Amino acid sequence: MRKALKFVCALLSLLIALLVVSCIRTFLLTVSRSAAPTPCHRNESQGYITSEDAWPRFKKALQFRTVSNAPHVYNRKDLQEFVTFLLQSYPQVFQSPHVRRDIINEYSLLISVSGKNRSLTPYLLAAHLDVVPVVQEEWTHDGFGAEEEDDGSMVYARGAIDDKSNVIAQLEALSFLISKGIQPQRGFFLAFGHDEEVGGHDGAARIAEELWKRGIHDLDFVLDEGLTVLKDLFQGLPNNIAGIGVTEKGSLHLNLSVHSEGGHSSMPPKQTSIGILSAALAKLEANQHDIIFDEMTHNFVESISLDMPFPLNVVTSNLWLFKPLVARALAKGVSESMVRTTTAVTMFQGGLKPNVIPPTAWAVINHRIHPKQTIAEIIDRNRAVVNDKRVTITPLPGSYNAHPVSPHHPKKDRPYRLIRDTLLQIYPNVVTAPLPLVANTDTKHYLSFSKHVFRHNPIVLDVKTELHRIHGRDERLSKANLESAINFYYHLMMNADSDEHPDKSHSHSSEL
Ligand SMILES: N[C@@H](Cc1ccccc1)C(=O)O
Ligand SMILES: CCCCCC(=O)O
Ligand SMILES: [Zn+2]
Ligand SMILES: [Zn+2]
Repeated sequence: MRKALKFVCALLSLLIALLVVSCIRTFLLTVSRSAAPTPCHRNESQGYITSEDAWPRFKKALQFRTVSNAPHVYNRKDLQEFVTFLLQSYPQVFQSPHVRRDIINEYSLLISVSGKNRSLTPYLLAAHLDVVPVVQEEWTHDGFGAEEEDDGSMVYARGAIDDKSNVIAQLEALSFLISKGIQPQRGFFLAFGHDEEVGGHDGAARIAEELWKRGIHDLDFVLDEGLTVLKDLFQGLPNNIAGIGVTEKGSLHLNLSVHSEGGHSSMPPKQTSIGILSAALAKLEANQHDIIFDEMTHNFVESISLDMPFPLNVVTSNLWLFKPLVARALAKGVSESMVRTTTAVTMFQGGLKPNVIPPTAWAVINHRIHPKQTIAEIIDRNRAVVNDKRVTITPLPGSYNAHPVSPHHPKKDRPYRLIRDTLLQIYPNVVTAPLPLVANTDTKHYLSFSKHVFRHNPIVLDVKTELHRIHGRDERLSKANLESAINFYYHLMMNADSDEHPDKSHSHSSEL
């Protein structure tokens, strides 16, 4: 008994010692933290664009039903009308001598803006014209009505976030640039694909082919839709988090099917194909893939740790001691998709009639694969978890592993620094962080042009009230968000000109 007591006391005093060391370490880290340097921009007086003129154009854009249903299956009529609308809405852009526009594969739009300084490698901003379907009975607004809130501050429609806001914002920024008589030093492309939501094979893939054919084999950087500025990702965090997608997870569509004897439902087997398949799916949902806390997650947690309130700041800034605890916390809620391969049963079909034993049943699972895992690993583990020979597991075409990680040192890597600093110009108080995008984008078609590929949507979304609207019901965007997006792209177009040769004489003592 005495021995046990001594052991408990020793353990307790060790725990207390570790906690004291952690608190002291957090305190020292906090006081020694250099004040975040005001981002240095050579174009301070860039001006500001209001969204007054853009707002009606944005609302009109949202009313085109540019729905993609499956690869090569999309609303061609509305895509055609949407592109015609864009060409007619920005005459000063498409009449400019510095702008060339090409319709690619009938419905995609490639806008080439030539720069004054041909020696500068051009960059590419991507967005997409198509949207996912609307389940109207789930919505409280017409999914393509572009109805506004009473005070005109918000518009409801599919595509408001994903991704027509970026199509319009990029065009408005270019239009403003041209209206000021500015021809950029560094040329760039606006690449609007028309089937991103079904893999981009007809749109972005063909834009990439066109660029390659033209002899464009290098891009300074690529920026597409992606992570947004997130409000309240974690309770208690005073500042919003601007995730910059420096890679994106892989995507795997798996078909699970069961074929068994049919027959009269009055003489049923113990389990029909529907029952067998349902049990398999339940096992996969109950046995989620492993939590992976890699160096990117580690860096992310540390980058926000000192902004968190006590005791979260102590816990998150001492991962040497609290990593298992933080990993478990991250594996809940929205952040779960950052730390594991996700499993989403998205389709299920089976059964013919109430009195017929179903000979077949099938389902589709969508896995978004963590950058540290591969398609093969996921399939192997699924098979082990299901452990039922009656269930056939087949990968569907169009699956791919995670992307390479783009260089993302906030000072040394110029393209990352350019995007980060431009974000800080629009959102001065956010915490920027390099992260994997948990979804997928058209960037998969541009990876051979640059190692600097980023995924970010420059709008602020409240995690609790907005994220579920992406591909969900009542998608919406505020006027303030559209305005911020326009100004982000305009500042990016201006800042992209001045970073080619970092001005050595220009330095800040507190620079990172
Ligand atoms: N943006 C879409 C792209 C995609 C289409 C089809 C399959 C997988 C991904 C998504 O992330 O969902
Ligand atoms: C906002 C994130 C979007 C991810 C890519 C897509 O679904 O179009
Ligand atoms: Zn989407
Ligand atoms: Zn999208």
